[in-house]
Amino acid sequence: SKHRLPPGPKPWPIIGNIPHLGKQVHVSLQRFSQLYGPLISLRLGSQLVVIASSPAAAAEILRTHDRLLSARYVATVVPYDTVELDRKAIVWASNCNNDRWKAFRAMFRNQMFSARAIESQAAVRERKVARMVEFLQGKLGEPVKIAELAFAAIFDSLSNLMFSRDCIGFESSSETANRLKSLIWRMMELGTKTNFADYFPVLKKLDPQGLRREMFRLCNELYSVWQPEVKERRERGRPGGAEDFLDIFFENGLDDDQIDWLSLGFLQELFSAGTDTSMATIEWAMAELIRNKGAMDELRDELKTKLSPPLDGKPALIDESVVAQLPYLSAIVKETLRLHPPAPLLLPHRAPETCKVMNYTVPEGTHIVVNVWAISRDPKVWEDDPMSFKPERFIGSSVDFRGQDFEFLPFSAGRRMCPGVSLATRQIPLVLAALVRSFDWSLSDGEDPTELDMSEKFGTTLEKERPLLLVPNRSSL
Ligand code: HEM
Repeated sequence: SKHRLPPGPKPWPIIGNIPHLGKQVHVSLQRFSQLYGPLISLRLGSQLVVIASSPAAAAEILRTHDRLLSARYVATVVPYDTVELDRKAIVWASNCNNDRWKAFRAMFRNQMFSARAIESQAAVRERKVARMVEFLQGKLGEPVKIAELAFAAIFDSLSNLMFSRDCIGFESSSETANRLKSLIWRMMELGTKTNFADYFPVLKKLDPQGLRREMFRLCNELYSVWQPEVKERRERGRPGGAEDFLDIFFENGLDDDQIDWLSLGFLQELFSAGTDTSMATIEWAMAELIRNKGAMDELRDELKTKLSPPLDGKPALIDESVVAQLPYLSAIVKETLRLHPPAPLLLPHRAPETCKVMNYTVPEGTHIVVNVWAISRDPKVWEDDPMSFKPERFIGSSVDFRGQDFEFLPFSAGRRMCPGVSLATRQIPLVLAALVRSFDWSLSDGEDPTELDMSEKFGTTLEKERPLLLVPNRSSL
């Protein structure tokens, strides 16, 4: 009893609890936590997984034992070994208690995502969003896939911060743009597929589903797109304009391998970590606004009062610093992140040695997960109608996503907390403000908004199962 594991459903021989997971893994894990408690364990094949599903259990992992448990569990689909990842990667660095990792995080904190840097990058994002509005003006009355639109806006804002140019564009007409887009989409898809090699280490080398091999091929293809960019900038210097992330990488002495090491360097990691998470938040927020007319009307009122009116029939440029001060919009973003956290189980952590958590034993090598999706819908934590979209709950509340409030952890907490939080929480409201201020939105086929299908597609990122199609109409504001 001194070495007891956290409780959980009885595993089957060999396959363990794999059949218990189902398709909606976050929901199954929530059900088990309701049956067995806030800290449970499952055996998936031969891999032990411990899941925290309450604010107290999350605080034990991300605060009390943060130093130890902030090691990363590296999914088998990542086609590189941990020694190389520890030298070069950030998201997939398996260990973060070393000077190299700390120096990278300091570079993020002090240079790329500092308050001053975020402020000075605002013009880049404002231009991108203005371009999005221009694109939509040519689509009045036509259905638009919100996720694709948000993907292009976010991806190109990031690519401008990284190396001062667009990569995709809203029209997606060039061959390279299309290739890049389909590569990234496919990588995102592969990253979220169930991989049996994760559960049975003997299969790791064999890669029976071919996921790791395909990821390696995609990484190489991506490398062939970005590597010339990095090489040219290294040789010729910046063409002009403001300092971008590539300059910061060069200044900090990163070599080409670290920046774009077979496309698992910083460029790819930042694009992957920053794009689909923000895209999913924008899609869920628009879906909630369409379904909840009261919230949409309140937001429209706020935007109408605080943002400049159109000039000669053209939407005025939206000022990010004004958007950042809008309380109702900020509450909408928080409420969306509460109900639809883009990373429902965060990214996987790992116990590098055996330890005790809440009086249970967590053996070395355990894969550790925090079910933030379950925590942020728990009626014991969110007493006021937790399943409903009510941005008002955040008005006048001090609960924030900065890693201090363990009932609300969309960006995690502790050492591994998302370093892009300040960027994401500037970018997402800006896109939403531009969409709602510039157009009236409706569903495409006379669908009843209150009946909108809100089913989720589980993966590393929690997306809407049925893509949201909305029609932009001339703004009546
Ligand atoms: C709504 C938007 C976003 C959400 C919800 C989000 C959430 C997260 C979460 C949950 C993690 C894992 C934390 C953990 O392991 O405990 C993470 C890690 C990370 N995020 Fe974000 N993120 C977002 C946007 C961004 C953006 C815009 C960037 C930068 C461009 C970014 C860069 C990263 C990086 C580099 C990591 C890895 C940190 C590490 O392992 O040390 N994220 N993010």
